Amino acid sequence: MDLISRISRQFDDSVRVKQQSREALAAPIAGAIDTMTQALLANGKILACGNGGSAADSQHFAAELVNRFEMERPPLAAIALTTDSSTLTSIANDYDYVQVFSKQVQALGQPGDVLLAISTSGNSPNVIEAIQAAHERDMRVVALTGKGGGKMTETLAPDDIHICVPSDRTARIQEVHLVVLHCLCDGIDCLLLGVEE
Ligand SMILES: O=C(CO)[C@@H](O)[C@H](O)[C@H](O)[C@H](O)COP(=O)(O)O
Ligand SMILES: [Zn+2]
Repeated sequence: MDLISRISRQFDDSVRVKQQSREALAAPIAGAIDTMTQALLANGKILACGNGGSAADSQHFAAELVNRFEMERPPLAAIALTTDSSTLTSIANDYDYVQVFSKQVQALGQPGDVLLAISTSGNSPNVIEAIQAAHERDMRVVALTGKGGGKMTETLAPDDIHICVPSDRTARIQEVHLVVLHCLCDGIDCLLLGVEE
C-alpha cells in the first residue's frame, strides 16, 4: 500500500468537496448567519446538537460563541446539548437515547432561539426529535447535513435553513461542516461588530 498517494488522495478529495460546497452553500450559510445574529441580538440563544464527530462540532461552535473566535467581542449565548453526562445518561437510561437532545430543547429552548442540528446523514433520530421539539418551542432551525439531507429534509419547516454538503462521505461532510461553523462565527462577528471587509 502506498500511504503517500492515499494521503494525497484524501487531501485532493477534501479540497474538491470544499470547492463544490463553496458554490452550493454560500447562500444558505449567509442566511444562517443572519438568522443566528438576529436571535442573539434579541437576547435569544443557540442550542447545538449532534452525535459523534457532530457532538464535537456542537461543542466547538458553542465554545467559539461563548468565549471567542477571531475578534474581540462580548460573550454570546450558545449551549452544546452534548456535554452534560448526567443529563445525557439519565435521559438515555430512564427514557430513550432518542430523547437526549429533545428533552433538553424542551427544558432550555425559548421562542426566538435557534437550534443548530448537525447530522452528516440527516437521519439521526435524536437530532430529528430535537428539531421537532424546537418547532414546538417556536424556534428556528439551522440544519447541517450531507448525503442529500436524509429524513431531516422533510422534518424541516419552510423558514428553517438547510446547509447540505454535496457529498456522500461522512469524513468529507464533517470537514466541510467545520468550515461552515467557522463561516458562521466569522459572519456573526462581522454583523455584530459592523466589520466591512
Ligand atoms: O466522526 C465520525 C465519523 O467520521 C463518527 O463519530 C460519526 O460522527 C458517528 O458515527 C455519528 O453517529 C454519525 O451520525 P450522523 O452524522 O449520521 O448523524
Ligand atoms: Zn469523523
